[in-house]
Formats: sequence, structure tokens, C-alpha cells
Amino acid sequence: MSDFIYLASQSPRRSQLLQQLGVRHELLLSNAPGDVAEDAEAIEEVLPGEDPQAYVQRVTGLKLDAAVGRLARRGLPDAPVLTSDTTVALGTQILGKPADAAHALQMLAQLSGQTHTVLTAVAVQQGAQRWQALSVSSVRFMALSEAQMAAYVASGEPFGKAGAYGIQGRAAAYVEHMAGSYSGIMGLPVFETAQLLRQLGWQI
Ligand SMILES: Cc1cn([C@H]2C[C@H](O)[C@@H](COP(=O)(O)OP(=O)(O)OP(=O)(O)O)O2)c(=O)[nH]c1=O
Repeated sequence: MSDFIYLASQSPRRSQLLQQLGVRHELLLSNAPGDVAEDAEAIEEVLPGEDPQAYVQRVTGLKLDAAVGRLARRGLPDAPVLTSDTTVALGTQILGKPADAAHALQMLAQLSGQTHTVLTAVAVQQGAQRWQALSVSSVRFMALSEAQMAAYVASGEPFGKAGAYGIQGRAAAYVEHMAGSYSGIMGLPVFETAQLLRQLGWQI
């Protein structure tokens, strides 16, 4: 069994959460010479009529396909690798990452005073074997004033985050209630990740 895993993710939170589990890992990013940068926008496109649960699992699988391809091109076809995707859903509507400040404000206005779902799928592959898990959490936001939303967007925190907020940051002050997995909302559910890694032989 390998004593480390490749983490194919740009997200510093995911690395931090793997570290919390004591899992040695190396980042697998598309920055080596000869690497083909996959088109993240194409990977994250929502199919017509696709529900959030199907979406987040499909995108995680596509991220894993890309990562496995990258490893193969580096001559490491059997190395273990992990990917994940986090999606915020308001009913059946998928809220991705905000494109700009206006988009972030619009998403926060939608989440204000409502309960939404945060879905994070995790997938690992080693050789020909692949395992995948899904974490689903529910988060209720207090009603936010225009001034609160504007200040939060100005803090810069919404950018690069699904649903335009980070529960691990200042947005914690707006979360009235949450049920599910705090780490899953942050991007990597530690319980489900540990379960997947046990399948690969890790003792966690
Ligand atoms: C809801 C929420 C999301 N997020 C983050 C987690 C994810 O990093 C991000 C959703 O984007 P993702 O597309 O899941 O991940 P990413 O682009 O950051 O990283 P990669 O695809 O390379 O693995 O939103 C928080 O950090 N806190 C939160 O409370």
C-alpha cells in the first residue's frame, strides 16, 4: 500500500482537511511541462435538467478522469489519487462560484433567510479501482441586510467559493443552523474521505 495519495485540487482547504486526518499527500496540478490544462469551465458545465446530486457526482468523476490521465502521462498509472467537488443548491438550482461582485451579491441575496443544501462528492482511484462518496448538508442563513452583504463581498471571501461564502470564515456569523458535515461544506468531508481511504488500505 502507498503511504501517500495525490490530491488533485487547487483548494487549500482540501489539503488542510487531508492533513487533519494525518494523510500524507502531494498536490497533483496541471503545471508540469507537457501537461494539458483541462478546461475547468467545460468540466463544471451543468447539463440540461441535471439535479445537483447527479451534477456534483458527475463533475467529481470528470475531475478524477483528468487526474488519472495526468498521472498516466507522468508514468504513474497505479498511484492513488483523490478529487472532490462542492456544489451549493437552492432547491434544484445550482449556485457555482461567483464570477464577479454583482454575481456574489445576487447569490447572497438568494441565500439570505433561506435554507440551502451543500453537496460535496469525493472520489479516489488506485489502478483500475474507483470509489466515490457523497456528503449532503443543510445550512440556514439568517436574513442579511444589504449592508451586510455588501461588506461581505468587499471582504473578498466569496470569491473562489461555491455559493459565494465560506462557512469557515466571516460567513459563520450568518449561519443560523447547519446539519451534516462541517468539513464537507468546507470542501472535503473528513468522515466520508476516511471511509474511502480505508478501502485503499489506510488505517484511519
Ligand atoms: C459553501 C462553501 C464552499 N467552499 C469552497 C470549497 C471549494 O473549494 C469551493 C467550491 O469549488 P470546487 O469546484 O468544489 O473546488 P475548487 O475549484 O476550489 O478546487 P478543485 O476543483 O481544484 O478541487 O468552495 C468553502 O470553502 N466554504 C464553504 O462554506
